[in-house]
Amino acid sequence: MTEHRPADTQGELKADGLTVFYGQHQALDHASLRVRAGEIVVILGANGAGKSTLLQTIAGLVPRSSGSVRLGERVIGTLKSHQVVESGLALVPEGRGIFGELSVEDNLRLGAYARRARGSEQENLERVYSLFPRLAERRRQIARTMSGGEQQMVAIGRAMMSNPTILMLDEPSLGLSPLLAKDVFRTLAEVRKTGLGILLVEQNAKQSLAIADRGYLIETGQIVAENSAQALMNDPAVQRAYLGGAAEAPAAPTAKAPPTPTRATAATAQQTAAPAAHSEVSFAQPAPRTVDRVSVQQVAGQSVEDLIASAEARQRQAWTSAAGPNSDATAAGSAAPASTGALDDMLRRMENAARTASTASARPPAAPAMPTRERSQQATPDDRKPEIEVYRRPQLEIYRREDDGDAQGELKLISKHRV
Ligand SMILES: Nc1ncnc2c1ncn2[C@@H]1O[C@H](COP(=O)(O)OP(=O)(O)OP(=O)(O)O)[C@@H](O)[C@H]1O
Repeated sequence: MTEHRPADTQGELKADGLTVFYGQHQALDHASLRVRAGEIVVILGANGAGKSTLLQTIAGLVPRSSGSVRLGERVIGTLKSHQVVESGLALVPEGRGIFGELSVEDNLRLGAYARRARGSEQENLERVYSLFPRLAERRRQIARTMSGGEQQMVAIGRAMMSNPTILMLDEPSLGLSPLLAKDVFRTLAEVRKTGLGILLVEQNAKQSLAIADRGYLIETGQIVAENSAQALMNDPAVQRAYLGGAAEAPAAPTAKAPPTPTRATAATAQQTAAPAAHSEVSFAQPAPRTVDRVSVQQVAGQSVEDLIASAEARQRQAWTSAAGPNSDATAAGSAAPASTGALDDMLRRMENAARTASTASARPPAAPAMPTRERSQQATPDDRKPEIEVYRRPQLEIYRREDDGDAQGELKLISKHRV
């Protein structure tokens, strides 16, 4: 493999006190982190905790109200996003953002638009191909016809074509089978060897911590913990919250928690409540070992698109009635509300199917906006119903239960849809 020498091998990414508001909603609260060249750092947090916002703010895509970002000696927090790329920071966004109609190689070459990379385009391309031999074999293939894992490799490869010092990735394993996800993580470990620093947002805590050097926990926009990946992996609270130890989790906190937790209590709430937020369906009996796979269409009698459309309509209706007649939400959600009966019925059928077959489940968006901390306090880990996540913005998540010989099988998030 060609040894990659980024322009600034000493370049450490340092974000300090990043605060971000989306309108009234505070998505980041003085979040700070650092990533050194040659290390992998993972950010773990529940849905809506602010992980993507953190990456996008560092990349200059989301404006911040305070805080600073430096890459090496350079202040990059004041730069436009394309200038941030020029300075050596590349982001692989959630959903990859590759051009489906272009060939693999055309996608990769598009990544070399940065001035810092133009002179070394061919060299960088060879480097990407040596890291991802499968892309070399398929350089002429139209990108949309590649598998999910291969498309993720195209996205990572394209980011590497800008010759970055630091590579940021937003949920690179999203939607991939365990085998393909493993491939992607293995590849990231290889990328690290080339000297890049990698900042990773992941739902797959187990595999990401396994390759990471350090990790941060984020809750409601605050970094509540930082430690080595090994220490995080061995931390019982992290195990309960992120590594599938939900069964032994203590009861979720009750209304005793103060309304504005300190960082320490926020961390505790995160660690205790997250298992409930992440679990989908609790089973009265252990799930059968051998199960048939069930598609969403089979279970719900509707396509994923129809499911999303009715969930969005329902969310709009909930927002409209919660916000009152003169609010912005009312204006934004003025589309005709859908019948909620059909959706409820469908969700019941999905829940039943998930109980008996334990292969498919979907988590709907529901209910009007409520602060995430309130959600944590109300969560009950042994709730039999599919966990209803409450978002400030509607979101539907679709999960697949992996049948890997494990009695319970692991729930894998396969797609997320935001309105
Ligand atoms: N463009 C936006 N406008 C308004 N609110 C937003 C916007 N983007 C994110 N949010 C809100 O900010 C909060 C943090 O969102 P963010 O996407 O950063 O979380 P996350 O941790 O990446 O979640 P997930 O794991 O579900 O992707 C959430 O409450 C989200 O609803």
